[in-house]
Amino acid sequence: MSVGMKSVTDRLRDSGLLRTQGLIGGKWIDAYDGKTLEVHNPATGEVIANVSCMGGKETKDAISSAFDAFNSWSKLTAAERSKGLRKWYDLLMAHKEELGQLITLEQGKPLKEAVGEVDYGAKFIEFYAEEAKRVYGEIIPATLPDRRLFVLKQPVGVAGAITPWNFPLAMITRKVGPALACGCTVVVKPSEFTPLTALAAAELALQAGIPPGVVNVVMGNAPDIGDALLTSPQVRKITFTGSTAVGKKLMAGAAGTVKKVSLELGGNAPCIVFDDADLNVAVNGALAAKFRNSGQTCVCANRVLVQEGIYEKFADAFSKAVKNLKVGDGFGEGVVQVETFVEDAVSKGAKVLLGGRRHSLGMTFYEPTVLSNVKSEMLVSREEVFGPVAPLLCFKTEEEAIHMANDTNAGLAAYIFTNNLQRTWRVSEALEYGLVGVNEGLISTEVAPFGGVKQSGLGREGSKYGMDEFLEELHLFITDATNLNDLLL
Ligand SMILES: NC(=O)c1ccc[n+]([C@@H]2O[C@H](COP(=O)([O-])OP(=O)(O)OC[C@H]3O[C@@H](n4cnc5c(N)ncnc54)[C@H](O)[C@@H]3O)[C@@H](O)[C@H]2O)c1
Ligand SMILES: O=CCCC(=O)O
Repeated sequence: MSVGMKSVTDRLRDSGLLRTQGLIGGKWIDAYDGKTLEVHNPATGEVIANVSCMGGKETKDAISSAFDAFNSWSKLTAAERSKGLRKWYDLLMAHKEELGQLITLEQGKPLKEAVGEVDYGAKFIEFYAEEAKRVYGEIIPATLPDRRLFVLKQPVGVAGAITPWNFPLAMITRKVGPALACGCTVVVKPSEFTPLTALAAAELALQAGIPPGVVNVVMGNAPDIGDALLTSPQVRKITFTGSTAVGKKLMAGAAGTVKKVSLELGGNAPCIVFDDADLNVAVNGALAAKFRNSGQTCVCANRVLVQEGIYEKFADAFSKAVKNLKVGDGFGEGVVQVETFVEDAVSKGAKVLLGGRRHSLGMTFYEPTVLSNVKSEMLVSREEVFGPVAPLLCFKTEEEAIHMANDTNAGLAAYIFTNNLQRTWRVSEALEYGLVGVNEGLISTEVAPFGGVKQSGLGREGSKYGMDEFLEELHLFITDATNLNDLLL
């Protein structure tokens, strides 16, 4: 174990944030059969911790705890729930550095980006602490004078939240924040690669006074945990972030008990650079959109489509910018690029402008790579690469760019770089995507809706729209009974 890692884990242990057991009904619990699973530092392969490896039985108990807690949590006033969330936010921020270190340790992203994720993740809790107080109903004009029609917003119930490894904190807070704000309780299943951040966040939720059973965490055997969540009639909502393949399975599984489902799935984001774009803005924007989190975000630019007039200039400037990225252990000084894995290989026919190999650091590192002469039919254009590979494709006309951009089953994020205002509207509206960044590569924020169309998912997270995913509308129909009695006499 490296000295740096030892002192980080010691400090985390001292602060009580290095939790290794699951959280059920406010108690830290081992797997019932005593099984554990190893959590590794992806930069070094070292074992950071052994955490409880849970399954269906523990999940059923977590669901029961969440179900019991729902009774009282949902009946609190919005202001009371808001206070709990605000306290949780304050604690997340007070422990920003330790949480950032934990994220770097188990996920591998550079410390600066990891601390940035804590900021980003905590903001969902802050935002929804505020939004809790704004769950308004409606009065519908009645069709008869002695009737009154109301719409009440009610929490959906127990929610199962299943999350991926690439944002170990933010993907959880983006679900748990609105769920708790609405009055729901949750069973969180973090990725087995990154459970420590989830457990630390749950510890802080307890410290914030969020009552036992409101937030539960189980991790271990994903299909068993998933099955228990899907088949339980007490779980009324499944909220998932992860791959499209797993999302489809969960959607099918949720049909058995007809649960409300929201899915944040994979993307295949086009980044379209038009001839009229500002070259520097386009290079910097594409760099940010492509290489954030080593290319491992669902909204990362997956294909860079460049118009023929600017193609050579862009390819040259972009390759130079990518060459300056530094690859290394996330705890390294000034590291801005850490790779954990690459799912796809360089396809035949494309020219390697930069990189194209595993990095000499070994482990999960891959050289930041730029490919030119890439075609739409190549695997690197069709699949979500989820790694630091930027394929450059050339197009002639706006229509061709739109066709190429939409020629995929995915529809999460898209980026366009142009200085033509009319084109901005035209292209944005023609793109089949849930998020469009114009002259901007970083578009995620807690205040705006995040989500995809087509096979990139269902529903929205973040913003006021994120609340709708955890609410049901109750239509309350009231008749003036006095009047009714008169009629019956
Ligand atoms: N749209 C978004 O907001 C968004 C955000 C982050 C990541 N993603 C996507 O997530 C993927 C990368 O994350 P990943 O590799 O962790 O995804 P993944 O689908 O492999 O795993 C996600 C989660 O699902 C769990 N899981 C796997 N099989 C399961 C099953 N049968 N039942 C229940 N749970 C199961 C995993 O243990 C993990 O917790 C990429 O495709 C990325 O685009 C999407
Ligand atoms: O990986 C996808 C989520 C990252 C984000 O919220 O921008």
